Amino acid sequence: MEAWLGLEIGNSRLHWAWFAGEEIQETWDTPHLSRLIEQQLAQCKTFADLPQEILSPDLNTSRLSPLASRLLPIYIASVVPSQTALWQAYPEAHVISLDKISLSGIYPTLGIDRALAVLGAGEAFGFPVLVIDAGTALTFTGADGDRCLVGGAILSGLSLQLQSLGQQTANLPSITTPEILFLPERWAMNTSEAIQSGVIYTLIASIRDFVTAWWEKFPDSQICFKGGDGKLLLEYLRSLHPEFTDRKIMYEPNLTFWGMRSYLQSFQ
Ligand SMILES: Nc1ncnc2c1ncn2[C@@H]1O[C@H](COP(=O)(O)OP(=O)(O)O)[C@@H](O)[C@H]1O
Ligand SMILES: CC(C)(COP(=O)(O)O)[C@@H](O)C(=O)NCCC(=O)O
Ligand SMILES: [K+]
Repeated sequence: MEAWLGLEIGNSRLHWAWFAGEEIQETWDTPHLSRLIEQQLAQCKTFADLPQEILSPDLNTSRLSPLASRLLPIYIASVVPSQTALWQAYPEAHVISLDKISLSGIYPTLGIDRALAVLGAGEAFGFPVLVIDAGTALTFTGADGDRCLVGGAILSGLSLQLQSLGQQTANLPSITTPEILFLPERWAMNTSEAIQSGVIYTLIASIRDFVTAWWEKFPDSQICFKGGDGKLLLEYLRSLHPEFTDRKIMYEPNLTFWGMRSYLQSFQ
């Protein structure tokens, strides 16, 4: 089975998957790369020449050692052009573009991450399907039973909402998501919890509204969360609205990588 890497470049960080053929072996996240690394990428002849920055400290690198003497192809789905540009120099970089994705009704500026995630979710669970990506931005992306894009919506993600309140006001602190340890009191009695309440209860209400509207259109459709805040938001959605617990709604972090796999299969 041939080894390859999937790289999803989001606005906050890089998401990696190491595949052996069609099977994901490991996934990890790393920060965006600095421009200083461009030269090193251009000169890569084997996997071992890749910058250490692209490996996670938790990664069991001994499992990767059989790959060290080869140059692995990297399939890239990016929504950050400056980060994509760094990889142009890497001899085995393949940037995935929207025109070869097997979904119809796509508009030209749709994010490739959204297209691949909805494709991956649909291939795994069937179409119609709705993906809720809780990343830097929070996006809803739906496709119908004919693999045709229904459309979606984009709003600021959890961290971005918290950060922008902190940055654009004089008296509000910037709260980070690791500080959110539990569902806040709705009627908060201190500033930090008031911000958390405002952002979280309105995010959950918006998500609930989109989910309900989707199921009115496609009652039996699977709904999948992904993204850095996906697990937390689904947990809060379920704890506030237990009726969603038994419905077809789940968290699956690898949807974009599944979409990449299906994209590659379409060329075989
Ligand atoms: N180490 C981390 N770095 C950045 N964001 C993180 C991290 N761990 C959790 N997150 C959460 O993930 C969200 C970003 O989601 P992610 O899917 O990584 O974004 P993107 O794909 O847009 O880069 C942030 O809102 C943050 O709350
Ligand atoms: C909406 C996004 C910014 C989400 O990116 P992310 O939060 O995952 O980094 C990205 O999918 C994008 O740049 N989309 C282009 C516009 C569109 O999808 O309509
Ligand atoms: K994303």
